[in-house]
Amino acid sequence: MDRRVLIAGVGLIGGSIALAIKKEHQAHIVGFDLNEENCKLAAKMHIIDEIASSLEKEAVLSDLIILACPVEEVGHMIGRLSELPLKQGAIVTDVGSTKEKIMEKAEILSEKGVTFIGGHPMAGSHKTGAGSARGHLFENAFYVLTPSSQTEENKIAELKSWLKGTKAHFVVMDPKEHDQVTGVVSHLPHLIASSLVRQVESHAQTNDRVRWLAAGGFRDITRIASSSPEMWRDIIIQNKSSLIALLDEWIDEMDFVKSLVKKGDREQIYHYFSGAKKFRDSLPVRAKGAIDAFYDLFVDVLDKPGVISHVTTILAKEQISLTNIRIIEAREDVFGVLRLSFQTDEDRHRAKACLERDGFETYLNM
Ligand SMILES: NC(=O)C1=CN([C@@H]2O[C@H](COP(=O)(O)OP(=O)(O)OC[C@H]3O[C@@H](n4cnc5c(N)ncnc54)[C@H](O)[C@@H]3O)[C@@H](O)[C@H]2O)C=CC1
Ligand SMILES: O=C(O)C(=O)Cc1ccc(O)cc1
Repeated sequence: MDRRVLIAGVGLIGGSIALAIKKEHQAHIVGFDLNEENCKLAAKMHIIDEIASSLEKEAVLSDLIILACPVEEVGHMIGRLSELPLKQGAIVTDVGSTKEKIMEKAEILSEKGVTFIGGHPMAGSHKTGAGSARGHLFENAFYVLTPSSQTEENKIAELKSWLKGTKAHFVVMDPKEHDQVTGVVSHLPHLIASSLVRQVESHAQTNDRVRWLAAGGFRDITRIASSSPEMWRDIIIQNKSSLIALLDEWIDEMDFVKSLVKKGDREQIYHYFSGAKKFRDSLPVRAKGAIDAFYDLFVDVLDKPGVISHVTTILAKEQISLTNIRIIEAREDVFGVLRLSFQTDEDRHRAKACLERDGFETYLNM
């Protein structure tokens, strides 16, 4: 008989994990979601094999339980699971963006002899729901695991084997350290992006041109502000202590930037930007992950009519599908002005080869 996997919260992440598991295992995947329409869509798309009638009824039959809803809900679900006679040897894991509070809550499971291993795949997007799920979403991305001190090594290996189809790189981390690091690279940037959008919105109320001109760089650095408000509310609540300290640092940094602007010292302003550029340019370029969720190719094109259709015709002839195409205005920022996105790295490399045969200059990285 197939082993049973329960996915609680069949959204972008839960759905993507279900698809990745299907690549490597013949398991029976059952979905549970408060949003009935979303669950039906997941079943229709064959992301899940069955819709659970209740969390409790399915949980007691499952070999693997993946909690993939917003992080406050993960805590509540752990409480519900702790009341149940779960299957001997079952593994419970989650995909939440915070880990410390979830691991504290999960002690209630460890006390009952149930294996809980915290998890956080460090890739995703601002999209939500089963309709956006992709089996390759986590390819090459880091996938943090936070086992408790009692977790047996063979259980960690078993979970990694379940998740093999994600093709992610697993890293074991301490939950507190996880929250501090994700606080600075993910949660604080989210607050900054949203606050920037709100500042622009308030200017747009008195001047229509603000809305028209909010393009290019502004859209790039604020993309994440279009993510699920519910998910981010929960993350901010759970990582409060790291974020308070980081916001204090941010306010000090902004005071410093303000003093730089006030002084108007050319050398100091240049030094500030060149220091930021140097560090950003030194960051490892991963093929994929939270920073770059799609396979992009940058193409240098001349600003003349018909150039986009020329590029897309070349790709169509080779039967390479695009997932997105965008003109980037800031030429200084990237080695090209047309950004093409593909679903796989193979498509991206095929596109690069055929465009170069046609005389285009292409670049893989920003
Ligand atoms: N969106 C992203 O890029 C990433 C998100 N995460 C984490 O993954 C988790 C899920 O996020 P997404 O899949 O992006 O969100 P999503 O909104 O696409 O999916 C969440 C699903 O959970 C369901 N849900 C909410 N409360 C529930 C409950 N009590 N019982 C059953 N279902 C419930 C919702 O109806 C929804 O379908 C969150 O904890 C988030 O922090 C982790 C990595 C990346
Ligand atoms: O959209 C993006 O670029 C992201 O950064 C997605 C993301 C959101 C939350 C996470 O915990 C991890 C990744």
